[in-house]
Amino acid sequence: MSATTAVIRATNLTKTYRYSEQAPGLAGAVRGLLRPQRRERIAVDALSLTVPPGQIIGLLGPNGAGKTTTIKMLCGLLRPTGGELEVLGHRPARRSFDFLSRISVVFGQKSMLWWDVSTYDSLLIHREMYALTKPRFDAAVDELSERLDVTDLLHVPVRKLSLGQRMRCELVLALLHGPDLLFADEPTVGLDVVAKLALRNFLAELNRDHGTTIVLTSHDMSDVAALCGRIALIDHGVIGFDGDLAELRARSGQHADADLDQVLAAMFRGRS
Ligand SMILES: Nc1ncnc2c1ncn2[C@@H]1O[C@H](COP(=O)(O)OP(=O)(O)OP(=O)(O)O)[C@@H](O)[C@H]1O
Repeated sequence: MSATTAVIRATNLTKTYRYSEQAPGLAGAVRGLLRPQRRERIAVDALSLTVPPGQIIGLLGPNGAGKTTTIKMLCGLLRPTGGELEVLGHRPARRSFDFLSRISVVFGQKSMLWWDVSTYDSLLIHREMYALTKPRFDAAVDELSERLDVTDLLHVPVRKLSLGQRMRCELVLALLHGPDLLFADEPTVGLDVVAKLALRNFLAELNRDHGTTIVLTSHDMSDVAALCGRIALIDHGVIGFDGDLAELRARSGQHADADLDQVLAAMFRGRS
């Protein structure tokens, strides 16, 4: 695969957070203000990753492994401290209009919809943001709301929706502009098994019918097993494994029927 065809090409991608630490209590707070204790934490450590178009890749790792930091750099929310990064031929941190028009992010734990108004009102705002023509906007709303079964929910204030209903509306909003690359950060968190399956099927169809590349982070191993042909395990800011589920099982030393939870627990056992 040539470098230009990759959707994501990261080489030695690094992020070091600089922060100041403060001792407990009022005295500590005052001392922290006068003489701050500077600290550094390497959250992502020379990570290299190439993702071709149309792939669904699962980014897995224990808490604090560096997944969110990686995703924030990939979508341009954080500027890398070092390394090379190209996403859809762009440097994400520049946040060009073309780049932002071709990516999207959906968070299971954070709503992108306006709480007190209807989903449709949020969609109208996104229509302006992405400069979509009326025919393109109408066609996207029709297709997405039908596929996600939210046609009757679009005009209901978001605060009145159940979590499962809201997540489906979040996806309509996230996909309105037809991105080539979707970052889905824990999209099924808190959903019941029916809602989870519906969302999972939708993501699989989106990938199959539109060729959308999907980067999924999830602690729900059944999502990953069902959707991701490729799994990258991040720990301490580096990729320790990159392959498919069968290879991961073999590497973990677990038996062939072991579920992904058991496999990952074996891989991360003993980490500090
Ligand atoms: N703004 C920040 N300042 C300092 N350190 C940070 C900051 N954000 C994250 N970190 C640290 O960077 C490391 C990686 O954090 P990150 O949130 O990327 O992990 P994660 O894999 O997404 O974890 P989780 O699964 O718990 O969401 C952690 O040690 C975290 O404490």
